Amino acid sequence: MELDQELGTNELFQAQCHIYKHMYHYMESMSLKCAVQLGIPDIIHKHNQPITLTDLASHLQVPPIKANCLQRVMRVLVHSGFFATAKVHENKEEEGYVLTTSSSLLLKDSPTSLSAAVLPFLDPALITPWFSLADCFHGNELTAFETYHGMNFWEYGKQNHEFINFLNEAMACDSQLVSLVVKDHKEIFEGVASLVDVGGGTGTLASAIADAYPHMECTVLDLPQVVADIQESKSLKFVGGDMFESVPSAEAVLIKSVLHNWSDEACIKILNRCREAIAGSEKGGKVIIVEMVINDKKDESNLAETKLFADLQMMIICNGRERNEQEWARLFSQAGFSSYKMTATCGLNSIIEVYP
Ligand SMILES: C[S@@+](CC[C@H](N)C(=O)[O-])C[C@H]1O[C@@H](n2cnc3c(N)ncnc32)[C@H](O)[C@@H]1O
Ligand SMILES: O=c1cc(-c2ccc(O)cc2)oc2c(O)c(O)ccc12
Repeated sequence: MELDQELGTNELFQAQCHIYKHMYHYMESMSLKCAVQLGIPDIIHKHNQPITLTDLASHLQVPPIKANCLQRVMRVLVHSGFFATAKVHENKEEEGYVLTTSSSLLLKDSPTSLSAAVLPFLDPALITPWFSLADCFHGNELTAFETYHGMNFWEYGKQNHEFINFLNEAMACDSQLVSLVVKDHKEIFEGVASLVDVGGGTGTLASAIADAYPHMECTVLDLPQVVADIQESKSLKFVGGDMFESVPSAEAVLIKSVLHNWSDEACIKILNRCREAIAGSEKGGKVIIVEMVINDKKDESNLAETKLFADLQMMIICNGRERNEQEWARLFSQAGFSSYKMTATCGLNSIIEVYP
């Protein structure tokens, strides 16, 4: 029997639409990237009222012949919730673009801006490996990144300092957003006398913690080339080193968005170094992990899907992974920890306190 007789044409056409939608879905990412490159959220924000297409095109110095292209990109971004439309004047029909919460998060000067994350995470260096995914399944390389670039992510980073700095900026703005929870979760940080942020990058999260808990001695451990030129302050020290070798001693170790870059074997080594770092603490010490926890059965659909995409990003780039609670629990036990508490969630990430 032919498919259309078996299923009905309506169902077949729905499936056709489903397939096309997903073939075209990268266009949403690319339209978002284009809007950030052009600085559209900031232009709308500065305009202080709904901005018409003509005004937007004029701000962008887009020639009239291309205004309709701009309108079509904006139409997709309105459809996907990055912008909305509203009447320019109460009693007139003319409409203009306004920000939504998502595009407010893309304003360059906002303290919680994710604007600096969009371009690095959509950089050709991270996207082109997708063209090698199928080949990677049959090749000797561990990741599609290596199949495409001919070297692994870490080697690529050593040879492309600008790209790594770009990525560090992206991580810093993700951390800035996460740092909003630092004050909300006093039970996690209060009473901790010293803390070392392992793979803490340029110190965004550690700096927010040092500001919120001035009596805490805070240190950031990262690769020597990452921390080399960073100015120390009285409340925040930077140490160049290798988390696989040793982690400076402290009462608490913080580790955010690092373990997802690594395989289970590598994570067990890192966690062992973290456990050793807190071993001298009179209070027993703890490791505070800020990472995603996959929970695709319980999470709301958008959240679940985003975590699954993040998992693929880690798989493609660096043989890392996002983990579910069971996978986290197995790692903790294999690294010699006795218990853990998954307390708070902050958007995509959860905070996991792990005890020796
Ligand atoms: C994805 S970034 C996370 C940065 C920061 N924790 C954040 O969330 O903003 C991973 C960090 O691990 C650092 N890193 C990688 N290998 C390392 C090593 N062997 N020792 C110390 N840090 C390392 C990288 O330089 C980078 O800053
Ligand atoms: O593309 C990414 C994304 C992340 C990421 C996203 C959202 C979060 O709340 C945390 C992290 O992390 C990455 C990363 O660690 C990396 O080395 C490369 C790419 C990405």
